[in-house]
Amino acid sequence: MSKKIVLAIGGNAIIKEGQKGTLEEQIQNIGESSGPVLDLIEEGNTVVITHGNGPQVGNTLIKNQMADSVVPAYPLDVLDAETQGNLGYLIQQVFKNKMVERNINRPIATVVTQSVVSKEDPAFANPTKPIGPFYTQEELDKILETEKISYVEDSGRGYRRVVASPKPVKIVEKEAIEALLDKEITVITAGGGGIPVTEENGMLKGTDAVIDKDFASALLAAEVKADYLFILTGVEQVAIHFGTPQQQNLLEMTVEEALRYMEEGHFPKGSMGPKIEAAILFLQKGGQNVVITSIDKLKDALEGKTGTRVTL
Ligand SMILES: Nc1ncnc2c1ncn2[C@@H]1O[C@H](COP(=O)(O)OP(=O)(O)O)[C@@H](O)[C@H]1O
Ligand SMILES: NC(=O)OP(=O)(O)O
Repeated sequence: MSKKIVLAIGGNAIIKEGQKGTLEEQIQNIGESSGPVLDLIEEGNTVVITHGNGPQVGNTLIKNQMADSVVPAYPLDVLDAETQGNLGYLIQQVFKNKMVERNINRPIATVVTQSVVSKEDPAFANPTKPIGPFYTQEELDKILETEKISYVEDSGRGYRRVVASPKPVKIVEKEAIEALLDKEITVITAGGGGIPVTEENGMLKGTDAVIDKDFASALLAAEVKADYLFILTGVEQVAIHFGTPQQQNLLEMTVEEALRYMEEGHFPKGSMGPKIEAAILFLQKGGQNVVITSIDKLKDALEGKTGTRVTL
């Protein structure tokens, strides 16, 4: 039977570790990721694609800063919008071409999406969202000589700049997205977690931050009553003692176990932590099925053979 499936794809799946993020690399990576998603579309499921923008929005910020003396730099909300347009374009073009090759006749479109955040969100005072390239200690030291940035060591992959990442509380374009889904259109939405905006007396205003796409995806998935939320990332399964000789991959964990592991420090704030919290959010908002896995394992994870399923 046809299902409504939200697929949250990490920005690090589109620019992979060690890559500079050239256009060719991103097109290639999207193409390589597309197969399992197209299988779901071909089987008649209604698919929502959300995507990260951490590497891309950080790179766009660097370009803006470097060119600021010639062309005025934009704040992060506008850069988030740029990455939604840029990545949405690439995803919908690559997918459309693959659909032509595979003779799948389903429309696909990108929705520029705003996510409302609270002005009072404590995240504004405590940046946690890694964006842009990974730096070695030497590269970081060089940057810090001229610029005061907040940074974090990101899961053994190097240092990254961090920015504020408030929680999304409302998806502004929800009704438009639902209208597209009702017509069985594959929708690319909430890119980069949505463009962060605050709302006052019904008026929206952009704010300088990068939302975590996993939270926005969980919120959206709950609001559109998705049957499944798949959080797709660089690992097949969530682990405890990740990256150590004691690493233990998990096929299933309850919310209670997840909270305990989080407390014990198994899920870092800038990487796996938000995915776990997002999975819990989806369940608490009435969602039934949420799995964290890698895109190449999507089919096996749908059949319960791999991935990490979080349950109430
Ligand atoms: N406990 C853990 N289990 C599995 N992966 C982990 C864990 N802790 C950190 N990670 C790392 O976090 C990464 C996912 O975070 P990140 O790359 O920031 O996400 P995204 O795919 O959304 O860009 C994984 O690929 C893995 O390298
Ligand atoms: N905005 C966001 O969550 O991006 P990543 O998935 O690339 O970290």
